[in-house]
Amino acid sequence: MEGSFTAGVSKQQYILGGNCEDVLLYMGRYLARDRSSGSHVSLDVNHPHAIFIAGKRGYGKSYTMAILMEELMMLPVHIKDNVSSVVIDTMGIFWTLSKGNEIQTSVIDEWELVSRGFDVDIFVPAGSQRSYEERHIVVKPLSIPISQMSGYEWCKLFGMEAVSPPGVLIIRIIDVLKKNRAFSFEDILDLVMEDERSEITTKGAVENHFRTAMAWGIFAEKSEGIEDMVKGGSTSVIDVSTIRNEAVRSALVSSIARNIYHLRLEARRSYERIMMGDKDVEKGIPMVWLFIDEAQQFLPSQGNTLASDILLNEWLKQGRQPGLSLVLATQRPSSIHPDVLSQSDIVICHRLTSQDDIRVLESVRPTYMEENFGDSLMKMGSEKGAAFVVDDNTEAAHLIRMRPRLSWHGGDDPAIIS
Ligand SMILES: Nc1ncnc2c1ncn2[C@@H]1O[C@H](COP(=O)(O)OP(=O)(O)OP(=O)(O)O)[C@@H](O)[C@H]1O
Repeated sequence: MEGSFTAGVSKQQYILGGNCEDVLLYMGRYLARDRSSGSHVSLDVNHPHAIFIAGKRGYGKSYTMAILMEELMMLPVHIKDNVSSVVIDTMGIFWTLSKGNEIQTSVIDEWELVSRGFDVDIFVPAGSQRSYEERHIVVKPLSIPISQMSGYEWCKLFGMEAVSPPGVLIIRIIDVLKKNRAFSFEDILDLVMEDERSEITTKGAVENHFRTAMAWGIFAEKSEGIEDMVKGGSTSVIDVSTIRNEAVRSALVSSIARNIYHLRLEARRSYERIMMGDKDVEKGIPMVWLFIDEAQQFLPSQGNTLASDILLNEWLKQGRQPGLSLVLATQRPSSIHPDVLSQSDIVICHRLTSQDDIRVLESVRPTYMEENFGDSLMKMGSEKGAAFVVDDNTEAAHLIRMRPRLSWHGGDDPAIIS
């Protein structure tokens, strides 16, 4: 859709993702065949989106994700208050959003933009808070309540069969404890030791697993941080890069995604009540944008993780109704769950060269896209930040040059000579 651009000089702009001109994220400019920049391009985010970002290493995926985060933080205050962003940061690179981009000053000037930092909250597993503070990074602690995990989830986390003797013991004990609202690792260990139906070696194995889980510093009797994470206008970066075990990362993502989903269902019900004239209802949490870099870790093409169900079934397929947007990025479209591609309404594709990856994108090519993915990506060339965008909402595909970041990009490749 065409509209008028009001930031500075009035210029033509195109709107992707819908046709509302009031809640727009500025993305960049059309990239013409002769490499010149054309009309400005923005994304209508009045309604939720499922956005898939792909691209081989070093061509702009995390950069583009950060542009969307920046734009959400720059919405007018009265709009921004209805939205909150949560960023699952697998590489520990998004905490730099708080600092201005002092590296790419010339390109920022060319775009007539102004570098700036943003207010973001950084959450880390409660057990690693100290190591961040030693590096002078201000962070908030985050922990998952132990009681939120089912016995089956603990088994998956420990890589054991639910029907093995330790698995059977864990499931039985967690079932008993779940009758209390909150419980600690000590409560679990006490019940393990008291169990009369298990062998001593089984009890020893289960004890070892739970003692390892205690050392992860991520599970606690009471949750910490989750309620604080989704406030109107806030951006919360959840740094999971210090969690080495991928199953533990998935457990954390699952817990966050599940909590937000349920809080949003409640908020949605409150919204209906308020619309019906009920003045005494609490508004609940704002609409949420969840960003996940390296998303194949949580939604692999083969098998599943502890986060697969909630992300695929509740967020991706049903997220629109409760007002949840999901932005997933990967280097390898062929290694991510196929539902991610088929359910995303916007695909932003940076440079890709692997035939496998291009083939996977081609398999979901919409009918309105005349040219195949391979040819479109070839035309895009190797410019960093160039992207081929397919938008289901406007049923169109475009070549875009993403705007430069205003905040410091933490994902740059380290160089021997800086
Ligand atoms: N829109 C853009 N404008 C200017 N420079 C850009 C843009 N997008 C990317 N770049 C440049 O490309 C570099 C690589 O981008 P980015 O770190 O996002 O790659 P990536 O695809 O996320 O890589 P990885 O998979 O290794 O994380 C950035 O450091 C930046 O210098």
